[in-house]
Amino acid sequence: MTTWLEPIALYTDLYELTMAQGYFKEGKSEQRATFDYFYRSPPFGGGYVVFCGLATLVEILEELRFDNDSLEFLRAQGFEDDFLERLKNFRFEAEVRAPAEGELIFPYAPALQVRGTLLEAQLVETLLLNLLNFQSLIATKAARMRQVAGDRALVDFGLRRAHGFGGLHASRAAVVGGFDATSNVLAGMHYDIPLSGTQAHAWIQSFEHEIDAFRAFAEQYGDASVLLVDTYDTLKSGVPNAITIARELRDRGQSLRAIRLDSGDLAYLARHARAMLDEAGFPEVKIAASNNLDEHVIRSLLSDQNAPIDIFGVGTQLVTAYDDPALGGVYKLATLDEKPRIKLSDSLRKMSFPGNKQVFRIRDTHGQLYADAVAIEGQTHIDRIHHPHEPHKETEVGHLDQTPLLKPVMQKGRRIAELPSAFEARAYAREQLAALPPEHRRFENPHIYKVGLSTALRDRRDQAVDQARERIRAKK
Ligand SMILES: Nc1ncnc2c1ncn2[C@@H]1O[C@H](COP(=O)(O)OP(=O)(O)OP(=O)(O)O)[C@@H](O)[C@H]1O
Ligand SMILES: O=P(O)(O)OC[C@H]1O[C@H](OP(=O)(O)OP(=O)(O)O)[C@H](O)[C@@H]1O
Ligand SMILES: O=C(O)c1cccnc1
Repeated sequence: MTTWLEPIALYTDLYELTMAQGYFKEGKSEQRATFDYFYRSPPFGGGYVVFCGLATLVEILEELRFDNDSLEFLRAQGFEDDFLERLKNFRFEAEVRAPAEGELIFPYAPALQVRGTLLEAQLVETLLLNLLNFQSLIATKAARMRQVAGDRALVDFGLRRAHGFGGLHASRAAVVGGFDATSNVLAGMHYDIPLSGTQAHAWIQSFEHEIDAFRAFAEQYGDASVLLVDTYDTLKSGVPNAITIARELRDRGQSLRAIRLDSGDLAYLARHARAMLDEAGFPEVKIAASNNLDEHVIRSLLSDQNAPIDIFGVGTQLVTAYDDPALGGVYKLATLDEKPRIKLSDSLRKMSFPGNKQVFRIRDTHGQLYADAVAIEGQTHIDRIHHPHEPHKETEVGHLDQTPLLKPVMQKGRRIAELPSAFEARAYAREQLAALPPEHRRFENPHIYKVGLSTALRDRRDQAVDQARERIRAKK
């Protein structure tokens, strides 16, 4: 852990600590609680979210401590001695259940549960939301780019445009969503991501002539060289000079790896550059493109315009999730003291599902994802799912394959198995996306994936709503 985020226990909203002290004073802090993490609406107008950030969360939860500096700071904010004494001995000892990173998650189905004391489960809310919402958002954006890029290389160039230090986690999430490499050196070291890079316009500008800049770079970096060809005139100067360097490299038994286009009409330039490279006898030299790319531009370049681009460098749009910059995942109390709790709301959509639950992923007879059933814990097979907000919509699922999604990840505050690496999570996400029918994957008005309640959970929810309303009426 790097020093700028320490003490990490204070990387939270004040109200978590205010409530924690309150629970402590009320004698409630050691009651058993379950919180659910879920989101309500997929970003980018899409149909899914790639679950990401679990490994980062687990690593931090295992080490979560209030050290002397944090306790002194909290004392200065007015927190009281007896509570600070409790925090001094604080260790996260709860159970965490979740799917593997890279799993596809859908609206309203709990994607993670924390089961522990009310104090510990409440205290981690902000940290958990901060990590899971951001990484899942960026992994989802990356997955959309992977969807349209086929097997072409996707390289994350985003660090300079990222929201501060979030750039570190963005690079990790980009890989989980399907990226191949990053320019972010620290992310490469922390997460074992292959590094990739070319050179900036400054390098070219720092020489009298473009060809001198290319030659100097190629002499130092040989086979690894990618030359930026758009500083002066892409087709009249950049590409011809790159071809000269490719010849010089070939004479030395080496090969130019690629050229990079970074402005103008990328399809037009790629087509002409490809023809020039081929004609000069360099069909193996690849074409990389960058400049504010997103999934729509990449799709247009490849599908509509057939642009011969092999490598895409993507920055701003990826790491800032430019068109939908926050995932609204929430964390809601579902059970206290083994009793179901519900959050009422004027809107049925904002009500939570009470009690301890399991989510079943239901596949059709071809193994494709079909629906998710949110069930009461202990249910082993679901016959029918009910639309969470439209009482008359239901679907029979009893004949279909069902697997539980929430599996123990931490017990007594420790991970119970090694967590998958970013690249393992990427492979898993790829498998899941391949099993998601195209109608849920498409960008325009995707078909909504069914998430329903088991009959037992629906009944429990309705009962809890009636009881809560009864309590409100009785008080009036
Ligand atoms: N053939 C194409 N089809 C669709 N979009 C493209 C194509 N070529 C480039 N773009 C995209 O168009 C956007 C703007 O390109 P523009 O021509 O303004 O770039 P530019 O001239 O390099 O400007 P700047 O140098 O300020 O970045 C970029 O997001 C780029 O990715
Ligand atoms: O466009 P993005 O998707 O955000 O990708 C990152 C951008 O960062 C660089 O430009 P910048 O102008 O910062 O530096 P340069 O001199 O290397 O072009 C690079 O050339 C890309 O265009
Ligand atoms: O290596 C590159 O070409 C690169 C890295 C970061 C941002 N833009 C480009």
